[in-house]
Amino acid sequence: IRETLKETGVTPAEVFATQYFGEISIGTPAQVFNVVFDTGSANLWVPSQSCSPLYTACFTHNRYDASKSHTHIQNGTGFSIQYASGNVRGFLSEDIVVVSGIPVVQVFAEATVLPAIPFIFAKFDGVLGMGYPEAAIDGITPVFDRIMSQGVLKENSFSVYYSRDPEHIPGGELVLGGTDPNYYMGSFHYVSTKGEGKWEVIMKGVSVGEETLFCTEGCNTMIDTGSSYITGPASSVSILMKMIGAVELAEGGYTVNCDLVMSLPSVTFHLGDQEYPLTQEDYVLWQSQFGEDICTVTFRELDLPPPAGPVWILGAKFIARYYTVFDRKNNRIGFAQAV
Ligand SMILES: COCCCC[C@@](O)(c1ccccc1-c1ccccc1)[C@@H]1CCCN(C(=O)[C@H]2C[C@@H](N)[C@@H](O)C2)C1
Repeated sequence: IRETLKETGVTPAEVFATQYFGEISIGTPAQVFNVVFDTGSANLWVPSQSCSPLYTACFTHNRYDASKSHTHIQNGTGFSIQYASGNVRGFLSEDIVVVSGIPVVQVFAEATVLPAIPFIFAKFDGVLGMGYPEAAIDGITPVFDRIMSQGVLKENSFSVYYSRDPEHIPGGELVLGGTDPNYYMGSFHYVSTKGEGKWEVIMKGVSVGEETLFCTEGCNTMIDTGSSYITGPASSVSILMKMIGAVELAEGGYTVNCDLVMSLPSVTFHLGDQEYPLTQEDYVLWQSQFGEDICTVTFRELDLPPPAGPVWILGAKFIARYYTVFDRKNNRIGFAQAV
């Protein structure tokens, strides 16, 4: 069951980075929304009709109108979800949610407080968490769990393809219940999740060129479809950036001299029994702005406080190179070469 993902433009800071999202509908008659399918969270929320239009981010996005859906079930419990960028608040409602043609009766949040930063930059309306039930706020059963319990999927897994070349190839594809051989080559190699109800694994090392410099003792790593970039502890990423000659920009983020890009080393992530290199083509964003070339490096420093951190986050840039299957049946994540 396929969901074609769309994707939008790229500029330096993460909020302008590549955003991947797909369409769902809620209610009868169907109200359509674009959502990020996010393995880093486990709740569904969309902007609410009762969000004050004074919230620009609500005003500029599709809003769910309970009064217009005759399958809406009232709930009203308060809801708040915390992201790295701030939190989204609202209240719970229940209605029919359709993902890739599969209808489920789903408890979700109607957002009534949506911070302008970053959501005025969102090309999507809301977020559909693809995380484990253990990570769900208010113990709400996540959408994918409701779909699995219908017994309609061949496999209890989902796969993500993110296009590396958005200008020429569609943004991506989410497959519920299997993989799409059109988008990967070769075989899958698997890494077990840490078994704490997160799409998180133990990475065995991070190398720059031939040298394994970081995470030599093993480190927590999240495979996150809802992040654009690759983030790591500031102590490691700052050294990594110095090694490739990247300089930090004012608004956050790193750039390199475009003339040097071709000589940059690969950065390799050691997961399970495989090494996953990203070449400079994978991790440098080459753009021309106002006639001059800007080469942005898609690594970011992110220090999350314990227990969540220290953590590396492999986001869209990694998934675009390595087609990823999230296997709930075997609690493992599989990677294959993306087309
Ligand atoms: C690949 O597509 C990425 C989608 C964009 C994500 C994002 O770039 C974004 C950009 C513009 C407007 C809103 C949001 C955004 C903000 C919050 C939730 C979902 C999307 C996020 C910016 C802040 C850091 N970041 C996360 O913490 C993300 C990490 C992830 N796991 C989420 O839980 C929050 C990514």
